[in-house]
Amino acid sequence: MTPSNNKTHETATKRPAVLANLVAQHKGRITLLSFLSFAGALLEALFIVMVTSIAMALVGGTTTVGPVFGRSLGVPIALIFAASALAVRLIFSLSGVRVSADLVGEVTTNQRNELAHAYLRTSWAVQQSEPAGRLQELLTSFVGRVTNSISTLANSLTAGLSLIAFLSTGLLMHPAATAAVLLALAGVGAILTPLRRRIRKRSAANAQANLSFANAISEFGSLGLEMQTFGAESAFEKRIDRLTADATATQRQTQILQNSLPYVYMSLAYAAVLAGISLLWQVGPDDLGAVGAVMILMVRSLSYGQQMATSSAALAANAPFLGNVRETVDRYLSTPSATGAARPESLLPIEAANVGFSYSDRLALTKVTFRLAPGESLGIIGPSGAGKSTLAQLLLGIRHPSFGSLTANGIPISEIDRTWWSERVSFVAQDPLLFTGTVAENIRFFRSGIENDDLVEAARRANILADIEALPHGFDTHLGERGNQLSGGQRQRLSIARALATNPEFLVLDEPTSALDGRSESLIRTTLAELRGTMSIVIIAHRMSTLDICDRIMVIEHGEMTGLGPPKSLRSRNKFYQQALSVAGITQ
Ligand SMILES: Nc1ncnc2c1ncn2[C@@H]1O[C@H](COP(=O)(O)OP(=O)(O)OP(=O)(O)O)[C@@H](O)[C@H]1O
Repeated sequence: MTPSNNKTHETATKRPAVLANLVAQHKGRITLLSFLSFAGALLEALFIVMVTSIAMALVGGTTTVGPVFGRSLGVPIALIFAASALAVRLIFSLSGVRVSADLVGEVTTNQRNELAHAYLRTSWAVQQSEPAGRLQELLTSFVGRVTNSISTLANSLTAGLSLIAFLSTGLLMHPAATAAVLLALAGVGAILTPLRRRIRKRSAANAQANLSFANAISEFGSLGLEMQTFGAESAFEKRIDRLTADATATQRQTQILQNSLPYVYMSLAYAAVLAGISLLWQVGPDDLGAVGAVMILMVRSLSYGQQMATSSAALAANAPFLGNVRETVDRYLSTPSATGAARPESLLPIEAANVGFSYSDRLALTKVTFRLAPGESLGIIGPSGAGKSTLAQLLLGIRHPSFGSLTANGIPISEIDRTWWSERVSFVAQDPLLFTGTVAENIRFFRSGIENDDLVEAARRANILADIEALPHGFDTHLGERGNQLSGGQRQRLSIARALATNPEFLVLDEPTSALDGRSESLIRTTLAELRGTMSIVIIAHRMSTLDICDRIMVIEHGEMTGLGPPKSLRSRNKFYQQALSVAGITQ
């Protein structure tokens, strides 16, 4: 067996356990539902027996009904019994509907929370490697399948217990006939097992196709601008048509199998009843009344049996989706974003000794050694793919070195309390994302303890205050989805205000100006010049002018640190730096 086969098999065997776990988590409600279903079905069976017996009595011209379960009753009493059974049955059924709805609501909430919380708590390495759109798809349609499974399970439980109640009543009425039907039903269930297995297999392919579709849709959504400017609409249409066709084909195949199962079951079950009647005809019925009641009970049992067949097909189709949600939660939980407990006196100096990092088997950074002093500004330059952003992520503590040591004030960054760390370290990304909300909310970014004065001060330092004051409602202006009312330069300065709002000790900027116009860059340079010396700063930049304020420059090439020193001395000895200055037209 190949490794991937092994994994598939492992996943497939885990799936019933996923449902069993869900049942265990909600056993209170499920037990109540079981009681309501079973008691309700017994009452319905009693009603059928009473009505059949009353009908037999009337046909026989007598006013005595029965004996029913060993007792004879007058017609009026039997009618009252039947009506009471019907009324209580209705109350039980309606209560069951409520319990079932509560159960479904609880499962949806729990599953969504569990998945979303696990994602938020997982490491950056895992979050960053998730395909686009996967989480949304899991949280919406996949959790929908989990919910559907639990409500299907509740229906199936109701049907199963009703079936047991009916068969038990039947056994009391006429053991031989009921036992024959019971055997026939078990046989039909066994015959349908391979069909259920095929449904599960097809549905696994369907789940995969849905995830690929969600991934592609999410990418299309973010590539709108490129699609329009490059006139790639028809190519995108073709791609999306193909993906839609793939997803629809697997869905169609699952649906055909899933919807066929109840009909196949029904035909087989009726065939079994037919065989039972033939047998009765051969043997000759002994008690006509009892056989009549049993026949009605069995026909009703068949409809419960069909309900169970429908449910089992739906459960088989949902199983891969359940498995996917569970595997994803487990995967997220297995690599939580690490936090330590250390809270040093201060964050600085930051020291890297022979730091290296590998993505799986790919070495991205090696032998990086430096010391960042309090208030020092360090610029990092290097060709594309050299490992600069990787170093930034190590410095931010969201990835940890594969080898070497990276410490803050002598303590490995991985051992430092993340909450303490986040209050002192800030970050500005190349293309920062704003979210739908006000300007103030975007600067605060869900952090507590940032007062209105802090917002104004951060905006002033980021050179965005005048732009904010010119907005219709200032800091309370609502930005459109993802802040699309602002220009690229404004978004970048707003994100610098976000980074400065907590007055950090250490600020990392990853190419903050590379996508900006000259005026926006100049405003950010002014900000950086004002920040110089007030905090430790690491700036990764392609634009040499952005690095004006740096005390030292580090050069990284092909994952290795090839130079480190004050700009003047580095200029005399580092080729890459010399070339970069010359390309930027800086000759002095
Ligand atoms: N998540 C990842 N998984 C695997 N490899 C990665 C990942 N991120 C980056 N790499 C690889 O690691 C190397 C360093 O990438 P990094 O982004 O740090 O370079 P960079 O110097 O910041 O590049 P640029 O200037 O283009 O942003 C590259 O070869 C890149 O392909």
